Amino acid sequence: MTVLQNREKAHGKTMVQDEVSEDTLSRTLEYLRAGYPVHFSGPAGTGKTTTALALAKKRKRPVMIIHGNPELNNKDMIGDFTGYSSKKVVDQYVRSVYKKEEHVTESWRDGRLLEAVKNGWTLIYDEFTRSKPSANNLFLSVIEEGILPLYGTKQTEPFIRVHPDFRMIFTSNPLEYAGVYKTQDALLDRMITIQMNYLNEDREAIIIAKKTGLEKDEIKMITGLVSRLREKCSNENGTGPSIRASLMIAELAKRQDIEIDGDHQDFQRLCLDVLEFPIKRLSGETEPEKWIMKELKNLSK
Ligand SMILES: Nc1ncnc2c1ncn2[C@@H]1O[C@H](COP(=O)(O)OP(=O)(O)OP(=O)(O)O)[C@@H](O)[C@H]1O
Repeated sequence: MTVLQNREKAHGKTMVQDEVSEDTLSRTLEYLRAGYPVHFSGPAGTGKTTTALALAKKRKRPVMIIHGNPELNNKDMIGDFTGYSSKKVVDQYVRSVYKKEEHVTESWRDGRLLEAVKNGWTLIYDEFTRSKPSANNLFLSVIEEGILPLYGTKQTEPFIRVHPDFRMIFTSNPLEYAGVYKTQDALLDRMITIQMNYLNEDREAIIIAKKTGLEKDEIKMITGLVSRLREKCSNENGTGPSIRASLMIAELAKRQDIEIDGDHQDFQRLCLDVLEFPIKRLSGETEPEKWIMKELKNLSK
C-alpha cells in the first residue's frame, strides 16, 4: 500500500511547472473541489502520473495510490479478513474448579479504497484501465451514490458513506496499449477526462534541464532528436519514444561526461542504445539505426 503524506518527491516525480501545466493544475483542482473525479488520459510518458501527484499535493490531504493491475479485486479495494486471533483464559484459582474461557475473533484489514474513502484522503488510481472492469464497478457507487458497498465482507454494515473530503484522480493509457481493458462507459461518463499529449521539444527541454542541471540549449538537441523520431514513428501509425528516452540520454551523457554532439561516437552509441529498441517496437521499423544516425548527422556541432 502506498500512502503519501504530501510528499511528491517520494516517487521522484517533483513536477516542473510552466504556464500550461499550472493552468491544467488550477483548472483540475477546481473540478476536484467541486467533487468531480479527474482523469488524465494519454500515451506513456506524457506526464499523467506526475500531474496527478502534483494535483493531489495541492489538496494538502494524505494521498493513497492504487496501481491498476488485472489481479486487483474487491478484497484489495474494500479489505479482507486476515485470520483469527484468540484469547484463552484458564482459571484454576480454586483448585477443585476448572474454568476455561475462549474467545475467537476474525482480524480485519481495511482495503485501500475503504481506507481512503473513510478518512477523506485523495486517491490516485494510476493506470486504472489495467484492472479488470469488474474490479472498478465499486467506483460507480462511490461517485454516483457517495457510498462504498461492502460486498461479500461479512461486515455488519452493507456500505459506508464516503467522507466529504474524499477525492479521486485517475490516469490511463489509450486502449490500443497492451494490457489495457475497455472501461465501462458509465464510469468514464462520471469523470472529467483531460487528454494529455507529448510536450513539444522546448517544454521537454525545460523539464529535463531542471532535472539534470544541464544547459537547456544542449538538452534541446536531445529533445529535438527524440521528438523528430517520435514524429517519424507516428507517420508509420505507431507511437514514439517519450520524454523518458530524452531524460535517459541527458542523464547518462552527464554522468559519463559524454559530449552532446551528433558526430561524437560515444554519444551516437548512447542514442542508439536508448532509442533503437523502442523505435523498432513502437513503429515496426526494421532498421531504426538508419533513422537515428540520419537525425544525429543534423546534430553535428
Ligand atoms: N512536468 C514534469 N515535471 C517533471 N518531470 C516530468 C514532467 N512531465 C514528465 N516528467 C517526467 O517524465 C517521465 C514520465 O512522466 P510520467 O510517469 O508522469 O508519465 P505518464 O504519462 O504517467 O507515463 P505512463 O503512462 O508510462 O505511466 C517521468 O520521469 C517524469 O518524472
